[in-house]
Amino acid sequence: MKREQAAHIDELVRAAGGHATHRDAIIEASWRRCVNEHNLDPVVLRDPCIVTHARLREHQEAMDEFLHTARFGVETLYREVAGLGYVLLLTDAKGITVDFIGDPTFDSNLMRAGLYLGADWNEPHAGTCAVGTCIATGEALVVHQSDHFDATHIPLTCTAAPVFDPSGALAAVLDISALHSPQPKESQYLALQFVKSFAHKIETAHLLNRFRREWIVKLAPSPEFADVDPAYVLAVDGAGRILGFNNRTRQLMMRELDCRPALLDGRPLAGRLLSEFFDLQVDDLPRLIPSRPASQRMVRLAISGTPLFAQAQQPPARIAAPSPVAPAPALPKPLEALTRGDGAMLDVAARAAKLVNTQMSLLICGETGTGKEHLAKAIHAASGRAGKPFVPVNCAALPETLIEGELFGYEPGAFTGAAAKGKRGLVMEADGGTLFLDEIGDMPLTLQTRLLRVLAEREVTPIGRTRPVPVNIRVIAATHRDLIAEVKAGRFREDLYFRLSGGVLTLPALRQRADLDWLVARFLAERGGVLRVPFELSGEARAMLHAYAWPGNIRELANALDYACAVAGDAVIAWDDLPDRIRDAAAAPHGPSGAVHEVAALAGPAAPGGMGSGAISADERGALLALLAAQHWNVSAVARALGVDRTTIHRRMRRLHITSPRHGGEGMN
Ligand SMILES: Nc1ncnc2c1ncn2[C@@H]1O[C@H](COP(=O)(O)OP(=O)(O)OP(=O)(O)O)[C@@H](O)[C@H]1O
Repeated sequence: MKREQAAHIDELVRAAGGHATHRDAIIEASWRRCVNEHNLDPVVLRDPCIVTHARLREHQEAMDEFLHTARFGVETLYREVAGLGYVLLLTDAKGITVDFIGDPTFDSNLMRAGLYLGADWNEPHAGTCAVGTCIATGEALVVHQSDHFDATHIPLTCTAAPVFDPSGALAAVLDISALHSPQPKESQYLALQFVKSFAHKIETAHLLNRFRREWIVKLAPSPEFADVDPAYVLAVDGAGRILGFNNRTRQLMMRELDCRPALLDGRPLAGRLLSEFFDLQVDDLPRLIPSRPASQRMVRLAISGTPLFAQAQQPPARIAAPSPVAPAPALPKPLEALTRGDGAMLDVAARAAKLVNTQMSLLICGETGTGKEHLAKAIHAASGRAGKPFVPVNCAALPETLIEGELFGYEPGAFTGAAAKGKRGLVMEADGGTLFLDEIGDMPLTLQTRLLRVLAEREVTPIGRTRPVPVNIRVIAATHRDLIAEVKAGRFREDLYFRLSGGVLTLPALRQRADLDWLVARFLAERGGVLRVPFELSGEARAMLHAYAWPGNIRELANALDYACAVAGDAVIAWDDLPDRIRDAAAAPHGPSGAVHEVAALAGPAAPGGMGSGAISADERGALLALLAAQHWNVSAVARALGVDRTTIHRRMRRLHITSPRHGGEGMN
């Protein structure tokens, strides 16, 4: 043990024995807590406590939204102080360091001192320290050198300020620390102001982000600062209730209540009316918008009468619907090629066109095979990212044990069985381009949390690394599931749903689309080009395709036409060239398409086996009889309805032993 450490322990022991110290009151009180409440022995030197990677992640995930909002403030503060030798820590309300920025050259020294990601700085473990004592008191403070309780920490100087959430609860602690510093504690007072000021900025950014759809009221003691640097910020709903506030506003409101103790009735501040604290009703807020000079925007505190100058920010208006006469803007080619004339698809393409170059994550919904990946590729191709990779990931197909490494990558030797060279991960592969997360509804909950971080921070932490790597990706996710139902059932994270669903595009099922003929023509032209056959559909085959329900949507259509082109004897695809399931569905008595399919099947040429082999099915005969009766036994009309030649109908009638009543037949029996 060094001499200074021994002297420090001496002082602690004397203080514990009741001797006065020359320390600030907040430090002396903390020392007493350490001995009397936390049972810390001044003589014991403790190593810093760094939580496991998994626990760190749990702490980070619990405050994901906050970390995202705080990041800019944290980075800006670090840039300001890095040159002075400080590192920056952001801890949660339990004292775990959830964000950290420091000079990597000093990594091992910083880690030894506990200035690192995952370090636990709560007072009951770490003793008097800036973070722990800030948590215990709710006050910003400097814990300088031998102010620390634990003699291991006495080389450090640490300055911390609390960051409160919009309801006034402690959300985080912002801390700057240095391994070396001048001896006088006063050398850190400017740092204290700096940290307090950034804590205030982070708190306000969090408040504004959380309540961006509500009235925001900003107040300052002087008109000159009302619009520039308002000290007090609060969010108010349309009924004039206070929804949230920054800490300075909380203190201001508490002071008002102190002036009139009768109002201190134990109700929380959030939820009280604006008019309880200010001579202001919600209807007055529009006159406080910044187009009026700040000097005319004076409001008074309701109890003390103190004047303040306000600025009210209106909730954003709903985006007006485009005028019906405005011509529709031209679609980018890849999106234009998605449909020809289907209203729902045109709608999807037009909305996708507006979103192609935004940072927003998109969610594509639709039944299996409706073209979700096809649409995602079209959006990528239409965007500024077109030259960069489009990386598809099927979240349902990757085993849960592999998906984390596959997605986020890993360092060499990160776990048993890891590739020796490590892995970049699919997220990094998509850098600059688009990451397509198919079947996102099947992603395990633990990975949903990690993905949320990637989306929030735009950075990825490969397994085995502590430092995240920035990544520039556009995420498009797809699902055939009802994600809102999944959220309600607790299988999908609500915050991830909100982050992914910046723009939701829902594809229609093929059976609902009006452009089936166009799709068929496209597929036939493609296959015809390869096989050098000008394929076309016979009338009955077309009728069957129209009547079929297409549970597998466009994928099933493409496969059905592949099959039909392969088995067709010539360029005309007949009904019996179609796959069995389409013909079977057409023949089913209560199938999705009813009698027309049955008749369409009947109208076709003799099928090999089954209907065409001479065996007569009751459905087949009944369906044709019904159609003939409906057309008053006009064979030409039935042929026209089915798009076939009338001789085909006569041939069918003969095979099914149907004779027209005009010729003495039994008709409908
Ligand atoms: N508009 C389209 N034009 C031409 N082909 C399309 C179109 N939409 C989809 N396809 C084709 O249909 C098939 C299925 O499309 P895709 O894989 O995009 O569907 P999906 O909805 O993502 O399916 P799943 O839900 O099973 O993942 C693919 O072969 C695709 O090329």
